[in-house]
Amino acid sequence: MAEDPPLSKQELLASKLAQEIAKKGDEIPEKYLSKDCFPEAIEAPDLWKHDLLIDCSLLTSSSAAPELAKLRSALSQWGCFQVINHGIESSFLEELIQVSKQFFELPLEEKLKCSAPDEKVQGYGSDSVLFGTRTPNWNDRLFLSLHPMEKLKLQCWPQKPEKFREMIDEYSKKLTALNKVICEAMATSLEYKEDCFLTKGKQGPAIARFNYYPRCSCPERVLGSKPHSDGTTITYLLPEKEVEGLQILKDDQWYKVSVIPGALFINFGDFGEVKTNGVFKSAVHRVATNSVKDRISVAMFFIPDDHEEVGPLSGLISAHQPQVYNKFNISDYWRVFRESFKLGSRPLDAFQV
Ligand SMILES: O=C(O)CCC(=O)C(=O)O
Ligand SMILES: [Fe+2]
Repeated sequence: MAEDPPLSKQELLASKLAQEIAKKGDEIPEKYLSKDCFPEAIEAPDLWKHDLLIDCSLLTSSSAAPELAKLRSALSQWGCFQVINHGIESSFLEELIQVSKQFFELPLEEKLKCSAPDEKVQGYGSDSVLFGTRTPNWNDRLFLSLHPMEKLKLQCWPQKPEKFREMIDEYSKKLTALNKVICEAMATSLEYKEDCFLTKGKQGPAIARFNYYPRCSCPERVLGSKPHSDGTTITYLLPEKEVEGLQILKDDQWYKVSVIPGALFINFGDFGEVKTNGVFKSAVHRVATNSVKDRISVAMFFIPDDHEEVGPLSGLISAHQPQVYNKFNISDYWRVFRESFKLGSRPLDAFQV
């Protein structure tokens, strides 16, 4: 009997795309199903209205102290918050979500143009191709390096929708400016040098990740994204207004993140936790699926330079707060990160003193 010809790289990728699998019908392939149902998350609307809501306009005002104290408390206890009055117009954010949605609605052949065969990390695809996870996330993504210029892989940038490139360029500029304000406020709240979260006071590498989570007929056993912390200093997340899904973990309890129209969700990442010697937490989060609506989000990751050595800031080590993490190179971190992703473990555990 004649054997089937081997799949090309593009066909292999297409076979692992959640959106393509979802198109075939409601049944979720066995390998996406976890053995057990996930621990439930609770609603916490008051949390997002008060303790974890930061008004950016107050952070730089002459009476910033109470808002800075709130920021410090949010990051020390939860590792995340939502920010309002950040200066980016809601209409712009909504358009960015629409343009991202239009990208994922394009025919498969058009999207596959953004998955350069020699480039596994950047571009359109699925993390399961890169990491070979056993229970893949119910998620497709477009991953694009935005800064520095030498990391840009223009062959992975969508030509369609037409506005995509212009929008992402604009968003990157706006978030870079916001990131400076937030990073300086975080440093001030710790009574530390203003530029300690920036790379030598300059803009460090920035990466955008467009997430697409198809609706899923078995949300109790399928996650859009398994629990993880981000390999970033700080992450800015723009969720779709109508569809919730993001959840955060604190003291073994999962909490739903309420979507606040016009706000951005900000979480601290692993490099941030190390730099603050554990004073600020890298938030563990996951994304739930739902059986009603597809979901889009746009994440922007700010990370240290490739050649940077990351370790606790000396002023944050004391008799009261002994050193929690060893110094490490970014490349060592990514090696551990890849392994941890497969195992569902926390990369930072490998760097504890
Ligand atoms: O889609 C979300 O709400 C979260 C995405 C996320 O955690 C990530 O891209 O790292
Ligand atoms: Fe994340």
